[in-house]
Amino acid sequence: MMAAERNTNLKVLSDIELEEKFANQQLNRNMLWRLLPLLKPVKNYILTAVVMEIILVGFVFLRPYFIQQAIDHGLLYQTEAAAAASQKLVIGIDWHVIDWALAGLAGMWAARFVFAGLSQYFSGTAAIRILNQLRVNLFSHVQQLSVAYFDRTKSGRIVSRIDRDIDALEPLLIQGPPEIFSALLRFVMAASILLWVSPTLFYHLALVIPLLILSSMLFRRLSGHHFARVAENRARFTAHLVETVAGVRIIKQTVQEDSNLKRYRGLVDAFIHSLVQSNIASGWFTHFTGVLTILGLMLLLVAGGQEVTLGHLTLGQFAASLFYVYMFLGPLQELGDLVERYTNGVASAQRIFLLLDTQAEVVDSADARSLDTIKGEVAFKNVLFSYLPDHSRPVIKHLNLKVPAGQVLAIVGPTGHGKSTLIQLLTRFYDVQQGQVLIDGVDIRHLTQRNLRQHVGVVLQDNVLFSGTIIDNLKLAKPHAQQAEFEQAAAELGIDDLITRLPHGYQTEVGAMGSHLSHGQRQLVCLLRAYLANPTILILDEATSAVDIQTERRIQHALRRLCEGRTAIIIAHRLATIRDADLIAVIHHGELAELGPHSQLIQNNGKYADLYHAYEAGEQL
Ligand SMILES: Nc1ncnc2c1ncn2[C@@H]1O[C@H](COP(=O)(O)OP(=O)(O)OP(=O)(O)O)[C@@H](O)[C@H]1O
Repeated sequence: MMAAERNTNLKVLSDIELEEKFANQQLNRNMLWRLLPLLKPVKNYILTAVVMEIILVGFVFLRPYFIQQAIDHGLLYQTEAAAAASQKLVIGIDWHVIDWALAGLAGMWAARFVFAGLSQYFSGTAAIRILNQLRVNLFSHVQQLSVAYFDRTKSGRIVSRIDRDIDALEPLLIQGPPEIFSALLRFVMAASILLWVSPTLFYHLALVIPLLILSSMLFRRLSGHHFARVAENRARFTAHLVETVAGVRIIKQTVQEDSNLKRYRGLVDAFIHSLVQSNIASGWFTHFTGVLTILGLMLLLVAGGQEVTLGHLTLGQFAASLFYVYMFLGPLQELGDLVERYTNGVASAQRIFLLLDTQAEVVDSADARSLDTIKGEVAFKNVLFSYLPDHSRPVIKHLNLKVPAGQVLAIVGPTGHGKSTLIQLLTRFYDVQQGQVLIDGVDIRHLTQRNLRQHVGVVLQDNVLFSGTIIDNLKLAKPHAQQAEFEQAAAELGIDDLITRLPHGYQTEVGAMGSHLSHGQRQLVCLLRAYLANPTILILDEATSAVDIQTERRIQHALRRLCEGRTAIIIAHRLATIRDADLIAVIHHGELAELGPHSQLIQNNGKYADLYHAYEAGEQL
């Protein structure tokens, strides 16, 4: 029920609205229970770290024992009778006991050093394993999400979650359990020993506990909301940074550096403001626990002094009690840090689960199947589609269009009228709201997305190459092919000389997003990649940017070769290049306005003829 509610909310609210909502609300206590299963794979490491902490605590408790032994037995006092007559006086030293106590203390310190190192090693290893696993899980989940999610979520917000929010979990998830356990153990042991040694001291100290519980509850109330807001504001400026890096050329071209910097500064200021607010709300707690510790010590000195004077405690027991009190109050002081860590980690966990809970909108149906081969007939049947969640203002309106297998269809129409949207529907980046998209008569929702995208290849305008060599990029289409196969394919497309002329031929590094190659070179490598993938249906979003006439010819030649023997759908911007297409579809306001070959549409003297004449006139200018 809860999961269902969560998912309904996710559908209705945008990512940013949801984060705002979370940033403004109290933290969800259940978050900790959702985090615990993550520890399962490393539970042995954490348990070992906990055991190390128990041993360390044991050593800590040996310290007052050695000191008490040194004082009560290492120092020689007057006889009982003399002590009864006057004050108890030290009259000598038993070096044997003192040496033994000092050796015990030194051995204990050495052992603590070793065990503290081991504890760090085990919790550190657990941290690396579990957080990296979480990173991989998030990454894999992000890859599965539908395109619509990326439409509404800034990439920097996702980066911030996989990076910063996971880091923020480390102190909570990994160092947290052994440290909390150790603090609790020290607290309970010190309290029990104090109660045993001197109930009066214990009762005096217990007075500070209610104050501490009340103050930590208040702290969580005050600071939880602030930590969430800090995390949210950090995500905002990270998102802006990522967008700036991606769009740096546009920013430079449009001379927007100053205003962009102003925006960034505004976001950083908002972050700092929330950080200051958060520090104001949470800074008092550590100091407050410090004051409580001093209060506890004062109570001890008053009550303890009285107990020694009354002869209820030996001097050694009193000195040892000072350590127990320290061990009793120490964990309370650490609590400030632990509660802060917990609250901060839960705020990040909430953001991580928000991402993990986001469901892909386009999913494979339970009975989705895979077709080994297809003929390549494509049909849009009464398709209605809107990008808006309430399905208002449709971009495609009851569109019917059929492309027989092996034919070339060119889609033309004014800008923003729905041409690219048709392609997004055919590749199932979005699902139609009404009607069907069919391949060989099969509704594409009945195919697995993987199978569909194996049969439908796409070469987009903004051709993307990944960092790596040309070969690395070609291997995306054909992972097991050897260089000779790539060379042969390039020769078939007539672009082999172009690649071999590059500084390192097929081993040339293409740079981030292919930035080391020219626009034309990038396009040709993408065409080669599509050729190697050998899809039955090929979609080409024709590039609008101008290339030199020679490259243009090469691209046209490669395109013709690429389209041979497959169904091709070309979104055409330069109408001269599509005159030979078997069919031309004119899309107008999301509807099919005209369909037919070039000559017929020119004869009809309708919308296509208008577009074509306008295009010709533009070319002649
Ligand atoms: N991801 C999206 N979210 C919301 N609206 C969108 C999205 N993508 C496109 N649109 C809108 O849908 C309409 C059709 O866009 P589409 O990209 O299909 O047009 P187009 O005909 O391919 O244009 P162009 O020739 O300029 O590429 C436009 O009004 C556009 O603003």
